[in-house]
Amino acid sequence: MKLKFTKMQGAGNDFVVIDAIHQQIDFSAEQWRRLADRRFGVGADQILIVERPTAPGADFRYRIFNSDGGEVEQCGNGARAFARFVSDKGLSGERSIRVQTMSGIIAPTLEDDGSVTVDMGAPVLEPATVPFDSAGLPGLPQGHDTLWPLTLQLQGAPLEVPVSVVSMGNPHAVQVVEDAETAPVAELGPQVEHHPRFPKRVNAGFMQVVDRRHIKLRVFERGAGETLACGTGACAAVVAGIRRGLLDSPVRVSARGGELSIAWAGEGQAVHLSGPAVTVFEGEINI
Ligand SMILES: N[C@H](CCC[C@H](N)C(=O)O)C(=O)O
Repeated sequence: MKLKFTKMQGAGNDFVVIDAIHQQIDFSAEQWRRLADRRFGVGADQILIVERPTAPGADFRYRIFNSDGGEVEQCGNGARAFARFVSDKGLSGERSIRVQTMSGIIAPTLEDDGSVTVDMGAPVLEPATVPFDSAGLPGLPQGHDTLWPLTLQLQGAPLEVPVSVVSMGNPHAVQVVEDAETAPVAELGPQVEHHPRFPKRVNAGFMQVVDRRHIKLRVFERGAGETLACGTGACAAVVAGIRRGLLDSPVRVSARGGELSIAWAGEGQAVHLSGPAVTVFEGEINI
């Protein structure tokens, strides 16, 4: 079939966005993978689907597929692109919309300066609900957080890595590193993503604390590999950093692909993610 799409990016995290209100789509995981493939398809970290809502109080439904073809609960950079898309396509005349996702309602708002701010809802901090299996593992308290020591391999030798576990609807394991640029993301990322204590796999964050209001962050994403930015990963890293007593809200997050800003007022409160949302090109593909 001929499929219309819009290619978008938010701080370098890139997306194929599809209007499934005016197009019938019912794809297999293999077709999503092909669409996201950077040689055989359009190429993207995630595919974002725009649908009419099924939940009360929502304006749209937002579905997310990683480039490995798997559907996931949340995508923060994608939420900004979603809001820009529905506005630019005339699907909504509102600056603030309520968007139904697999993990609840989020609320993006278009700002006057062209950026988008998203109420991402409150983080989930109970390890079992991330989900993370902490059975038999000695949690290490740090401030209001608990660090969980994962045993990984680095250059053939065992390495114990303490991680914070946080869900933004999707699971995150965040470790603090001295230098994000030189952190062994390619070697440790896949080991964290597939660690047996994360039954749904996990996004692996590598956070360098520059100062109490600024971090550098790299994320090896579940189902996509390292991306140039991860919105929910930025939320999770800042929540972990605040709970560990290392950061004060709001926090500037420098990702490889651009800058995000995260604000969080503490337990039970929503996390607010701000950043860019850019349309790169429009297209059609036979798929
Ligand atoms: N890889 C993530 C989904 C995309 C999240 C990321 N692109 C963001 O901006 O939040 C997961 O499997 O949970």
